[in-house]
Amino acid sequence: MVALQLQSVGAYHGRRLFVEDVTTPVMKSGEVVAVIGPNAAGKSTLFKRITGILKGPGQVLIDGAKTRNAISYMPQDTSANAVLTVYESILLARKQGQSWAVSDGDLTFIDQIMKALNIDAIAFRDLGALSGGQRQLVSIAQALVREPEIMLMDEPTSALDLHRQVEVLDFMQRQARNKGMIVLIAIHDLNQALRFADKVLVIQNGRMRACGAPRDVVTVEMLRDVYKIHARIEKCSMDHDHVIVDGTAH
Ligand SMILES: Nc1ncnc2c1ncn2[C@@H]1O[C@H](COP(=O)(O)OP(=O)(O)OP(=O)(O)O)[C@@H](O)[C@H]1O
Repeated sequence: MVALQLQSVGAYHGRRLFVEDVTTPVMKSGEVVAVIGPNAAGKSTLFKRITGILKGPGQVLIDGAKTRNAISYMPQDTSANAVLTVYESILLARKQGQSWAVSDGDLTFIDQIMKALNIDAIAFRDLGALSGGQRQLVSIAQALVREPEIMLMDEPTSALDLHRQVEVLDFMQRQARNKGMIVLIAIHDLNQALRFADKVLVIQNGRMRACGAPRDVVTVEMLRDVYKIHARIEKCSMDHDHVIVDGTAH
């Protein structure tokens, strides 16, 4: 069982603090946490601070991790200029930081992940010859084959069609539950966040505005104050909450 908590966490770009004083509740094994907020609010910056790419004050507390490299980070920019096939790039991601000997277990695991993400048919294509959505799916596979205990995904579904968005988010939710992973997903689609997240963390102007159950956090007031929109939250026939946007608020 792994647990993650941020205590007074900040993050610098150069000398300037772009994220400040983020203190979260404890995030636990099996949870999906949606990180939401407007453009330039600091979501990617926070992820880079959690992974250690950026420095800053405060503490990223990880408890109960079995491995030293417990975190896997999928960046927002998934463009690749390496001359590798899809399969090679995923195998390389799996073996990064480990011995280069490839076992049957490695190959079976990679096959499973590629099938689950529906990218087995493009295994031997060059990375440079993929569509934006295909590249994003490969990037998700690269992060997953490292078998992380904590997965940070920066807008993993932004280039995917609706079917693939639901498929991927549903798969990530099942991975979190079955493997006891904590999955943090930065996402702009609030309806997907409402549907798949156990907790929603809102970043506004580099600070955490709220973190808690989706229903408590994604409110009409929050949408007005943070996103400057007039909206309603209504249930669909499947009993999921949905944000219905009526217009912008100035
Ligand atoms: N490498 C960098 N150097 C300096 N400032 C940066 C750098 N990267 C990001 N920033 C600044 O940090 C702030 C937060 O950016 P960040 O990318 O974390 O936002 P975000 O919430 O992920 O936005 P988006 O939803 O648009 O992806 C912005 O003001 C941005 O201009």
